[in-house]
Amino acid sequence: MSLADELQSERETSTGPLVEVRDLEKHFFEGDNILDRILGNGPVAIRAVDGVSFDIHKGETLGLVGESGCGKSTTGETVLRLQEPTGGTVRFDGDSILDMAGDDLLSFRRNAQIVFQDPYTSLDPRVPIGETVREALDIHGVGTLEERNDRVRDLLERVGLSEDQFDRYPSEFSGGQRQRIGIARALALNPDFLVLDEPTSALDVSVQAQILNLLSDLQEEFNLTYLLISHDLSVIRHICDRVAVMYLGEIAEVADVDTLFESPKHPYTEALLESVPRAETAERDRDIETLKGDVPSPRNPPSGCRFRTRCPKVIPPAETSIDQQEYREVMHFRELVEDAEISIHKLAEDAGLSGLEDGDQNLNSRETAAFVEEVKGDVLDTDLTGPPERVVDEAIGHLAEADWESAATVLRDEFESICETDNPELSDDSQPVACHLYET
Ligand SMILES: Nc1ncnc2c1ncn2[C@@H]1O[C@H](COP(=O)(O)OP(=O)(O)OP(=O)(O)O)[C@@H](O)[C@H]1O
Repeated sequence: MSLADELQSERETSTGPLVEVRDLEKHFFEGDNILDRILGNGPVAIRAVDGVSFDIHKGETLGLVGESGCGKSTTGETVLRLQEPTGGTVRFDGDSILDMAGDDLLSFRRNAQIVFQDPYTSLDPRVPIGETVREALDIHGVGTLEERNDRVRDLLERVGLSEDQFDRYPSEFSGGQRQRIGIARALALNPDFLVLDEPTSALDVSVQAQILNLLSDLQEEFNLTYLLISHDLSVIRHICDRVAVMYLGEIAEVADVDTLFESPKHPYTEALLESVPRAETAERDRDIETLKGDVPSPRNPPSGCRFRTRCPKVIPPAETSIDQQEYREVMHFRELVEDAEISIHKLAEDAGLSGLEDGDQNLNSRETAAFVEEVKGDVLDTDLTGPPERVVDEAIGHLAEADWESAATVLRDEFESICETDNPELSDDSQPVACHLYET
């Protein structure tokens, strides 16, 4: 029996999903040191992964996509228990990996491996690549040295290198070849499951497709299950069966790959798709709404729906008659008021008034009207009408008295959205989505 058969024959698998993730949390804590405790400062949670659930079925590739900082790598590493979760469960072939110890944990570590993004830093430059690929076999004490070396030579061939490159050093290989070495290393113990963390993003575009094709071939050959982490939608489309879209520590949407690209539901998914550069000129010229600004900090995520601060489809209160463009401007105005980021003094001066900053001046109605118009002209691009305009005017009237709190309250009472107050749950249907637009 070959070493590969020996490694394979140790397994019995069940019929359910290979990986089941439920409410997974990984919070990092900052400021949890002695000085902070003496000063009475509690630790601040960085909610890198904040209640994530998904399944990965045997033989499939689940993509995990989202912008940088959304928590993809932390999810991948926590699923492999390379990082300990702070909440939730992960089951591998039915067994909770968090309860594993001893031989069970050892067996899980053999079955679940990772391929890292950067083939340059993940290989030791002083070690011949054959020894690097063999390392996991050595650690787990599998077979004789001769058998282990044979397996490494075989793996080198299977990933598109040649067995006589066993004694070469990483510096003698190109980026694509080094990633092939990283893949051979991950396959050494004949695992069932691989986390592929941005496996092609450090490579030239010309070799990216070769590595993705290799991963597809190996998946078929070895019946592998993949979690593919990428911020690049073209990589996701090339190789994935299903996709989970992640935003700021949460899952926004899960769908089959074709459905996701053809009928995305979540405004974040739509925005991600829109931000992909277009090949066709007609498409390129389209007036598209792309993602603006950065992902907010997981130290202090927005209330309600986490995407709402960048969302083009925030839901206005039912009783407020306002279009989306106007609503977005008013929401921006609200943020400025709540953060006291409007220069009252300067705008008053621009309106021909003075001494307004500390609010101790009583303005007559003409002066108040001039100030209101000046502020609206500065912060709003569109002309409001009806009740929304009256509320905004009233709020600016409070600003003229430097009463930021009343201004914020008036605006909140009129314009507060369900997207601010309630965090939407991932729906339980064929295309799960976490967005109030799809709640009935
Ligand atoms: N060890 C850590 N300590 C504190 N914060 C961390 C730690 N690791 C990650 N984070 C933070 O958690 C958040 C999620 O990071 P993560 O690397 O998982 O995101 P990502 O989606 O994989 O992004 P990228 O593609 O840039 O790696 C980020 O804000 C990051 O700064």
